[in-house]
Order: sequence, then structure tokens, then C-alpha cells
Amino acid sequence: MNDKMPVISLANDDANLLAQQLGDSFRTYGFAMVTDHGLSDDMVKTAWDMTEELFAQEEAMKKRGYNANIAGARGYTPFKTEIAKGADHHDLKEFWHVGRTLPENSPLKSSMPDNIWPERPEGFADHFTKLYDEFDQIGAKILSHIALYLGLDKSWFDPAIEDGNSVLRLLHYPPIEGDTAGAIRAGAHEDINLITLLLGAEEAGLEIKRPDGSWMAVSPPAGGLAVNVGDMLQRLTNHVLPSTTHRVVNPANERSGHSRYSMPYFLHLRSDFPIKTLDGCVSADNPNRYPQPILADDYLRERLIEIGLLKA
Ligand SMILES: O=C(O)CCC(=O)C(=O)O
Ligand SMILES: [Fe+2]
Repeated sequence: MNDKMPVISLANDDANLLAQQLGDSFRTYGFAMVTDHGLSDDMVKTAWDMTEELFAQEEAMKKRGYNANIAGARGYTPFKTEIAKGADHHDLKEFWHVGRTLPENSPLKSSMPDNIWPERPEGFADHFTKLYDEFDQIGAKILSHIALYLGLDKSWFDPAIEDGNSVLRLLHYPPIEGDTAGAIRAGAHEDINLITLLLGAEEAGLEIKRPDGSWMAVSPPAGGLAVNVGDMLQRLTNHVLPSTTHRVVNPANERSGHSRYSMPYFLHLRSDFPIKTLDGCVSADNPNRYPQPILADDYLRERLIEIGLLKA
């Protein structure tokens, strides 16, 4: 693993070549840096403007969007609520979760709460519903290339992610004030979901852990995506594709006086999908690490309890 993570254009029409490029990067780093993803500049700009306006509101306004009963699965989660598994300090971040709008009589409603929308900014619900759908499509495209890389049919993931429990997270890391006593913007963690599509990581801070335990900064080109493998895909692929530990550190320079905003889209499986190790990822050298399949929703609940977002 050298420090030159390649930048990969999603506009490549050669599906097998693109699959190879993405797959090699995921296998090596657990991450890929992606450009030409197809999100329009206007759409993204409006999303950043609205995100800034959302978090600039009074805490009391934002807290109207907080529902502790659903553990922040939708709407607002206040500053210093989430804590990385095994960490000593809460993360220096606040965020807002946008989920899928399901059809009225969907059987998945019990595992996927309705969205919570803020009163302001105006047009928020409409804009982020559209952006959510765009992320969903880009994610499906990346997964179809991962399927090719794994020797599966390119549509293998389609039924697994249909009406999936994906979440778009709008993240705000406020300016660093005073002595943070060891707390950082986002403590070392792995993502729980299948893959994550992250916008905004060109602002310094994101680091991934190398196998030797040292940290490597990741910064995609402006407007690009950092895409990473989550624990569900690591489990499905029997660790052929690794879910790499990452964190967001506090800037040492004048940027520490500025907010950092980012927007990860956590692409999830359908809640009722059984995560069962792929046969093609089991070999004599890499025996099945997970002989017992687990439903996506059960797996998610176990992990949310660990990070302080859900009560046991
Ligand atoms: O803000 C970032 O750059 C990364 C955020 C992240 O890793 C997460 O929310 O899981
Ligand atoms: Fe993450």
C-alpha cells in the first residue's frame, strides 16, 4: 500500500476496466477516490449552502429535529453524542440524517423510520430527497462494478439494495475552541454499511489506517468522492474487500478556526437481506470467517448500540 491512491473516473465506458480499477483500489486501501460521478455542481452547491444554513441555526431549533427514541436515525444528532467504538471521547461533530421515503404500505417501515425535516432552510426536504436518489444511483453503479470485480453478475446487488436502509448524513465539525482534551472530530472507526460515498473530504482531516498502524491522509480532488468499503461488504466478501479504519483529525493550522462540512452517503442493504459470505470469497487460504449469516437489520442494531446511538 503506497501513498499514491489513484483517482478513478467513473465516466469510463469500459466496464471491465473500471471494475478492475475500483476493485484494486478497494482491495488495497478499502477506499477509492472517484471523479466524474455525475452529481451536478449546482445540486451540490445548493446542498452545501443549505447544510451551512441548517447548522447555523440556534441549538434549540436544531433540537426540534432530534428524536432520541430513534437514536438520531433521522433528523438531528447534537454535538458530542456519537462515540467511536472503544474511544474515550465523544466526536466533535453534529449531524442531520436523511433517510429513504418509503411507499405508504411498505413492510420495511418498521425498521426504517420516517424522515424528520427542519422548518428551515426552505426547500430542504425537496432538495435532499433528490440528492439522496442521485447518491443511490451512483452507489448502485459502483456496486455493479464491484460485482463484476468479484466475478458476480453485474446486477447481483440490485435486489439486495432495493429500498435499502441508506442514510445521507450532513456533517458539521465546528471550529475547534480551546483545549479539546484529546477529543477529535471523528474518532477512529469503520463504517457499518455496504459502501460509503463521501463528499467534502477535500477539506483536510480524513485519514485512513495503514496495516502497520500509521495514518495516511486522503484528499480527493475538489468535488470528487471518497468511496469506502463498510463492514457489511467486508463481511459479505469474507474480508477480500477490507473495511478500513479511518478518522477525522483536528487541523493544526488556521483551518482549525473554520467549520468543516462533509456529506457521507451510507449505502445500506435492505433491512431483511441476509448477509451470507459469498462462495467466491472463500478459499483454503481464506476460510469462511462467518459461517452464520445475519440479517442486515440485526447487524445494524448490534453496531449502533456499540457506538452510543442506540440503547440496548
Ligand atoms: O467527514 C469525513 O470526512 C468522514 C466522516 C466519516 O467517516 C463518517 O461519518 O463515517
Ligand atoms: Fe466513516
